[in-house]
Amino acid sequence: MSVFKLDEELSRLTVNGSCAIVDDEDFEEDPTCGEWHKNLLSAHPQAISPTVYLSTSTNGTAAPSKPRRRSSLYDKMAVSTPPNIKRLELAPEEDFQKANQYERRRRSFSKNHEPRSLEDFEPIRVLGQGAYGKVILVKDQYTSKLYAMKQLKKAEILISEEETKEKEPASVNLEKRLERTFAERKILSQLEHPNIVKLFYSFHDHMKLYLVLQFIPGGELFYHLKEQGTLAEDVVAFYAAEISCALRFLHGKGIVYRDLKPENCLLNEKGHLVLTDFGLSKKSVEDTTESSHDGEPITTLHSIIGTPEYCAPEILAGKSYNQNCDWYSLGCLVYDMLIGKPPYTGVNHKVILGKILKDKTPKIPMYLSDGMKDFLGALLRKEVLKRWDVDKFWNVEGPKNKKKKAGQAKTSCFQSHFVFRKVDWNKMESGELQKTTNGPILPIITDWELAENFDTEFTEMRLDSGACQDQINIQQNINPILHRDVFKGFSYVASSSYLERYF
Ligand SMILES: Nc1ncnc2c1ncn2[C@@H]1O[C@H](COP(=O)(O)OP(=O)(O)OP(=O)(O)O)[C@@H](O)[C@H]1O
Repeated sequence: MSVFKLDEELSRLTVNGSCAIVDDEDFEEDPTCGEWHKNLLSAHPQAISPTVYLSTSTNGTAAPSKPRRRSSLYDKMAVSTPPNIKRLELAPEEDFQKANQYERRRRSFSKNHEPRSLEDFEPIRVLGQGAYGKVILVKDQYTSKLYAMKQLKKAEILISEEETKEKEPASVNLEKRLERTFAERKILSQLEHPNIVKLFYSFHDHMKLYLVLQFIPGGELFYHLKEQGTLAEDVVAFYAAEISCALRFLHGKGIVYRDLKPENCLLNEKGHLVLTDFGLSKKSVEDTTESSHDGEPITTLHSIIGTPEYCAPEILAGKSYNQNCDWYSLGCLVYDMLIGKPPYTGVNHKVILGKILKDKTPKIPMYLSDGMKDFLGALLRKEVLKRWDVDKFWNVEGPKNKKKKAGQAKTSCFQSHFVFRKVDWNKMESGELQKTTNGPILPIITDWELAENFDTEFTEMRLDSGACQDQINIQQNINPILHRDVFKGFSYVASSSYLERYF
C-alpha cells in the first residue's frame, strides 16, 4: 500500500509543470463540518465486518483456504443507528428547526447539487488505507447512496516526517504536497471515463480533506490476484485493454498517471476495471490534446515518485520523463498478472531499485505465447526511446522497416496487436462494452455494504482510530501554517447532469 518516496522530490530539480492549485471561483463554497467523528463514535463503537469470503479461487495452489460465509452471520451483524435519530432527544424548538433543515436538505439532494459535509454521510466500514489516510465506505443519509470516501489528514499533509530529514525548506515540501492533494481533486473532477473512478463531491473540515468517490464494490485487482495466483492470457489482455483505454484518455488530456499498480485497479460490479488514486497524477500546462496524442511529451517531469516495482527506470534514475512511463508500468502490471509477481522484486526498495536500474530487460518466461512475449518485451524496454510509443501508435501502423535494427522501438499499431485479437476496441472505447457486458472476473457481491471483496485487514479496522490524536497534532504543531487556510478551494460538487448520469 505504501507509496515509494525515495528522495521524493529532488532538491536540485524543479518540476516542469503547472501547479494544480485551483482558483477559488471554480468551486462552490464549502460548509464546515465537525460532528461526524462524534457521531461515528456513538454509532460504531466497533467496526463491523464479517470475516468470511464468498469468492473462491479457481487456482487451488495459490489461494489460501478461507471459510465460506454462513448465512446466519447476517443476523448477527450489528445494526448501526443513523445519527439523525439523535434529533428525537433535542428540545422541541431545536428539534423543529433541525427537522426543517433536514427536510430542506433532503429536498435539495433530490436535485443532487448541494455542497456536502461530513454529517451527511454515515460511515459503514474501512475499505483501504493509504499514505495520508483511510478510504471509508459511507452511506449518504439523505439518499442512502453508497460512496467511497477518501480522507486525507491535514496534519499528515502539513507536517511530514520527511521534513525533518530533507534539506529543503519545509515550505517547498509543503507546496509539493499541497499541489498533489489539489491535483487529485482537480484532475478527477475533470474526468469522465468508464474505466476511471468518478468524483462526486469534495469538502474539508478542521482535520481532514474528503473526496467522495464512486464506490467500486469488486475490490482491488490485487485482491483477486491473491485469490487466483495468476490470470490467463485472454483475461490479462482484456484488463490491459481497459487500462490502456484509461491511460490513453488521460494522456490525451495531458495527464500522466504515474502510479499504475494492482492496488489502484479496482473491479466494478460488472467486473470491469476502474482506475483509482490520482494522488500522484500530474497535469501539464500545455494541455493540447493534439500534441499529446501525437506522442510528443506532455511535459517533462522530474519527481521521483510511485511504487518502485511498477515504476519506470527513467523516473527512478531521476531523469526527466513523459507519459511513456505509464506504458512501462502497464508492462509491469501485465507481467505481474501473468507470472504472479512484478518483473523486479527484492527484500527492500533499495534492492528493487538496483535491479530496475542495473539489470537487463526482465526475463520473460518461455511458457507465455509468442504474442505475449513480444507485447511485454516492447513495453518493458528500459530506454524510453526503445520502448513502444503506445500513444503514437495507438491505432496506426508506423513505417515498415525492411531491415529492423536490433533493439529498435516497436512501431506497429497497438490496438492491432495479436494479444488484443478478442478485444472489441470500438465498443470498449465508446464505453458500450463496459455498460452492456461483464468482464472476465465477476466479483461476488451479496450486499454492497459488506464490502466483501475488500481485505479484512481493512474492513475490520476500527473506524474511529486516530481521530483525537490528529486533532492534538494539528493544534500543537501546525497552527501557523493552518492559519494560512491553504486548503481553500478544495470543495467541489459535480454538476447535476454528471450526478444524475450515475445514479
Ligand atoms: N472508489 C473506491 N471504491 C472502493 N475502494 C476504493 C476506492 N478508492 C480507493 N479504494 C480502496 O482504498 C485503497 C486506498 O485508496 P487510494 O490508493 O486512493 O489511497 P492512497 O492514500 O492514495 O493510497 P496510496 O498511499 O497507496 O497511494 C485502494 O487501494 C482501494 O482498496
